Amino acid sequence: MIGVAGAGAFGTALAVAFAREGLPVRLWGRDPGLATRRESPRLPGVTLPPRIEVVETVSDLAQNGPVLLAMPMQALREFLAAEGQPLLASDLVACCKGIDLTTLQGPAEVIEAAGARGARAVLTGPSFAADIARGLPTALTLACAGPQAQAIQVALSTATLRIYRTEDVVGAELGGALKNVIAIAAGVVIGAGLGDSARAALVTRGYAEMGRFALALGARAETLAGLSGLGDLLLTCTSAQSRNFAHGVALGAGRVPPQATVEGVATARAAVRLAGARGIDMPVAAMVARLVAGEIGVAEAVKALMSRPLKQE
Ligand SMILES: NC(=O)C1=CN([C@@H]2O[C@H](COP(=O)(O)OP(=O)(O)OC[C@H]3O[C@@H](n4cnc5c(N)ncnc54)[C@H](OP(=O)(O)O)[C@@H]3O)[C@@H](O)[C@H]2O)C=CC1
Ligand SMILES: O=C(CO)COP(=O)(O)O
Repeated sequence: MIGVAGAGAFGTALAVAFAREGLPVRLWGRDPGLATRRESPRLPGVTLPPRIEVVETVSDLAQNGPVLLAMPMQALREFLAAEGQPLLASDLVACCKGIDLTTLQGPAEVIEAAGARGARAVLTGPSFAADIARGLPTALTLACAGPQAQAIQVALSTATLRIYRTEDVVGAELGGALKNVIAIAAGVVIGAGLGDSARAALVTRGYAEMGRFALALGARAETLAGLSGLGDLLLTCTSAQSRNFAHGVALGAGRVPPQATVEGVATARAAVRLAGARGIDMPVAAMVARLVAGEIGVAEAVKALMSRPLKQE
């Protein structure tokens, strides 16, 4: 049995993918109408197949199998504190991408701090919920340092979800978190009409600072070059489907961004704090943090990035 907590776009899409494979799935969301409506407003047009059992209480998810935590990063700590007690003996797999703004912890550390006794894993990598729900081929990374890693990898793999495994939890988490920050910046470039050349430069320099930051925090370089880093960066910086990219496009064009879960906003602030404390240079993230806070405008951000002291690549 696979349990999914959080019936937003990603949790719903994953539940649908598991059910399509014939796997027993239980889905819990805080939306009381889900059991009868059988459609998440966060993933419109996708009807839950009968095999997905929508459960009323979180404790119903704690069966013999992993439980996926599919809520926004800034909600994970609060969810575990308020509802997580029955899940603490299960293998927990965070599906969120970000850094907790209060504790500056990644998802696995947040799960550990909540008192989890099973695996503390992270599922990340380039994957839009809508693509997963449609059954399009997707490759993801399961990051887990515990002995349960391979069993979880096998349990979550389907004909359309190909799951790779790594023990580098910090690297996988930071790649997934930071790519959203760079995607906002890439969106700003496109929204402001600065062109594809500028976007390529921004994404490349963004990738350099992702690596600098992640390696300083203990990640492996090859993880940043994998699905959870470069793979997700490519997807998110080039697709209009991305909410982070769309947020940036709106900012760049001088429009009010659409209401959505945009993880890069909080992650930029958290990354700047962590980097500042360690003396790590993160010019793109710093600029995104100031832009989304409304402290500077696009023209000023571009000028600041372009006029930095010349250096070796
Ligand atoms: N969508 C995608 O394509 C992908 C998303 N992700 C990641 O998955 C995570 C979730 O994103 P996504 O599903 O898209 O977001 P959505 O905005 O679609 O849904 C978020 C869900 O989390 C629920 N939620 C919010 N706060 C809490 C809480 N405190 N307790 C319980 N549930 C809560 C929301 O409930 P309610 O509706 O009641 O507000 C909603 O169902 C993010 O970190 C994102 O980066 C990863 C890969 C792909
Ligand atoms: O993480 C994602 C794709 O891998 C989803 O990106 P957005 O949150 O920007 O929509």
